[in-house]
This record gives sequence, structure tokens and C-alpha cells, in this order.
Amino acid sequence: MYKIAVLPGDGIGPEVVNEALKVLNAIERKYGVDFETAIYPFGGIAIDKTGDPYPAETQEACLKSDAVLLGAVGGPKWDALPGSKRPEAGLLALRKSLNVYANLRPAILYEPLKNASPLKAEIVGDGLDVLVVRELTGGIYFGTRGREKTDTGYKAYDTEIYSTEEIKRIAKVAFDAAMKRKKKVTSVDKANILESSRLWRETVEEVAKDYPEVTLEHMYVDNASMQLIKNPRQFDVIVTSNMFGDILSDEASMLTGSIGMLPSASLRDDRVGLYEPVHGSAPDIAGTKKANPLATILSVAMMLRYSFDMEDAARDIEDAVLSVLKKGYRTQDIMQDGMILVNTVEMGDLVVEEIRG
Ligand SMILES: NC(=O)C1=CN([C@@H]2O[C@H](COP(=O)(O)OP(=O)(O)OC[C@H]3O[C@@H](n4cnc5c(N)ncnc54)[C@H](O)[C@@H]3O)[C@@H](O)[C@H]2O)C=CC1
Ligand SMILES: CC(C)CC(=O)C(=O)O
Ligand SMILES: [Mg+2]
Repeated sequence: MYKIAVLPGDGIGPEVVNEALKVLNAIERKYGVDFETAIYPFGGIAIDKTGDPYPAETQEACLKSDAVLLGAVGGPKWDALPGSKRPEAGLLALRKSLNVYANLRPAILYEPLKNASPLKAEIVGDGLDVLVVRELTGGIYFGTRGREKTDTGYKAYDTEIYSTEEIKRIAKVAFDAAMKRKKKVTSVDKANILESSRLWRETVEEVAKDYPEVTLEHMYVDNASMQLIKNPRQFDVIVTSNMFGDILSDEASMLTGSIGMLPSASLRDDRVGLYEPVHGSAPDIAGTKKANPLATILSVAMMLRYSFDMEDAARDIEDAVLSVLKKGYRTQDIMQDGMILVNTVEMGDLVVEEIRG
């Protein structure tokens, strides 16, 4: 029996996680498996309860689980807290404590959403499928940061540090993924300025030697941001640092129609993983039932694939999502003329119905 720690978090987090749990339940019944799920406080709600965004009880449960399912954290209620005490600091601590250094963020444009992408039809072509492999437990989000008083105010700093080992292991993940795809890796950096990017580039070059079948190209992050819009079909796997991957994956999400469509898996060298939508807690729509739960539902599919080796069940979920979209059902973020508008709960129910068959 697999143990799953469930961290709904804040804002729309609990709303989308509820729908994902319904889908997980449908998979349990269909495949005769048993998942032991338990919900733990995390993020802003945990700060309210315990003063800590990642309380000891939650940490212990996550470290003992086979997988963690997370909604999202943060919101205006906690924005005035110092950085180290905010819900987002809990998220970084969770990722670090699990050592899930490889964040896979597939940006796939589902065929029925072709017209929901803001890109012109000729750019989208017959579909988009880009995998962003983001380094998740190092870089500037984890470097020393601080503030010092000056005569006129303050100066503040954040530091980007990457070691050869950190770069090697994420590069390997990207090349291994590319071997199962179109065999192309684009490594995104800012090596014309940053020393950490220069080491990144050199190290990725070294790793590439073990993958002669894979084409490697390097691209500066400013150009990559532009190319993602201009010609996204040139990309297969993008490998990049924590911050660049954070930003580029939000950008890539728009190619698919909405950030509400983008799942993620954060992995380490064994099968334990953290699964969460790419989006945040969306305080602007929290409580309105407008949130698209598909990113979280698709994150469950990634959990079944990567942590539980249940490829058929993962595909079942992905096929169910495609069917629901083909039938014309849309949450507000992907709504188009002539389609049927549904809310968060209705979208979850529709996916469950498809899985049940
Ligand atoms: N992994 C996490 O827990 C993350 C947390 N955050 C936190 O979330 C809070 C809000 O951040 P924002 O910058 O506004 O980013 P956000 O991703 O929460 O929202 C950006 C925009 O996308 C929309 N959106 C997001 N998810 C959606 C969904 N499932 N369905 C439909 N529309 C959706 C929102 O309504 C909003 O207009 C902040 O406190 C931020 O720090 C932000 C990103 C990731
Ligand atoms: C706290 C942030 C690093 C969360 C975020 O934006 C992300 O992981 O995509
Ligand atoms: Mg982000």
C-alpha cells in the first residue's frame, strides 16, 4: 500500500486538491489498489495553526510517505511576514527536505485547446509538447540572502550558487528524458554574464558526451523567453536553473491555454516524489469555484507514473482529461465560444465519470 501525504495549502489549493483526490479514488477502485492518504497542514494555514509553514508533524509525514500531493501556498494574508517566515519558505523547505531536485514541468497543448493558445494557428501547428526540466533545490532561491543598512536606505542581495554535482544530476535527468522523446536538449542560462551559468554550460557539455544521440543547444534565457513565443516547436526538453525554470514554465503554460493545465513532478533518485500544479494559490479566484483542477489532476497522473509505476492508470487520467475537453467542457480560464462552462467541482466529476467509463 502506498502512502501519500496530502498538503492542500492555501487559496485554491484545497479546491483543486479535492478534485485530484476524487480522481485518485476512482483509480483505486478501477485498479483495485489502496492508497493511504492523509491530509496535513502546510503553508499559510499551517502558520495560522502552529506558527510554522512546514510544521514538524507535516515534515515527519512527508518524509515517511511514498509521494506528496500539494495544492499551492501563499496569499495576501501572509504577505507582510518576513521572507523566511512566509508560506513560500515552507514550500522551499519541503522541496529541500525531500531532496526532490528534478522538477519536470510538461507543457502540452491538448488538441481541443488549440484555439485557447494565444499563439497563431501556424505557430501552434499540430500541437506543442515541451518539457521544462527545472533544477529545484539549489540556485538563487536557496543562496545566502540579506539586507544591510546604508546611509540612504538599504542594500539587499540574493546569491546564486551551483556546484558541478548539482548541475550534473539535473542535466542527466534532462538527457534521459530527451532520449525517450525527440532527442533534443536546450540548456538555458545567462552564461554571457553569470559565473554560475558558465559552470552550468561547461558541465552540461560534459554530461552531453554520454548522450551522443541527443542534440544539445545552449540558449540565453532572454532569447529563450522570446523563442518560446516565436517558435515553441523548436523545443523538446529545456533544462535550466531554479529561477529561470520557474519563470519559463509559467510562460510555457500560456502556450497550452492556461496555467491551470500545467502539472509537475519533483523527483529524486528513488521513486519518492512531490506532485503539484505549476500555479500558485490564485487568491483572486479562491472560493469562487473558478479554479481549473486539471493541473492537479494531471499531477496525480504523474504520481502514478513516476512514484507507483502505474503507467496504464496515468494514461487513463490523461485520456479522461482529453475526452472531457473533446466533449467541450471548460473551466473559465480555458473557456471559448460554443463550449460548456463548468466549475471546479463539475470538472473533477467529469474526469471521474470518464475514468469510470
Ligand atoms: N507552488 C506554489 O505554491 C506557488 C505559490 N505561489 C503563491 O501564490 C500566490 C499568488 O501568486 P500569483 O503570482 O498570483 O500566481 P498564481 O499562479 O497563483 O496566479 C496567477 C494567475 O493565474 C490564475 N490561475 C492560477 N491557477 C489557476 C487555476 N488552477 N485555474 C484558473 N486560473 C488560475 C490566477 O487566477 C491568477 O490570475 C502568491 O502568494 C505566490 O507566492 C505562486 C506560485 C507557486
Ligand atoms: C515559492 C516559489 C518558488 C513557487 C513557484 O513559483 C514555483 O515553484 O513555481
Ligand atoms: Mg512559479
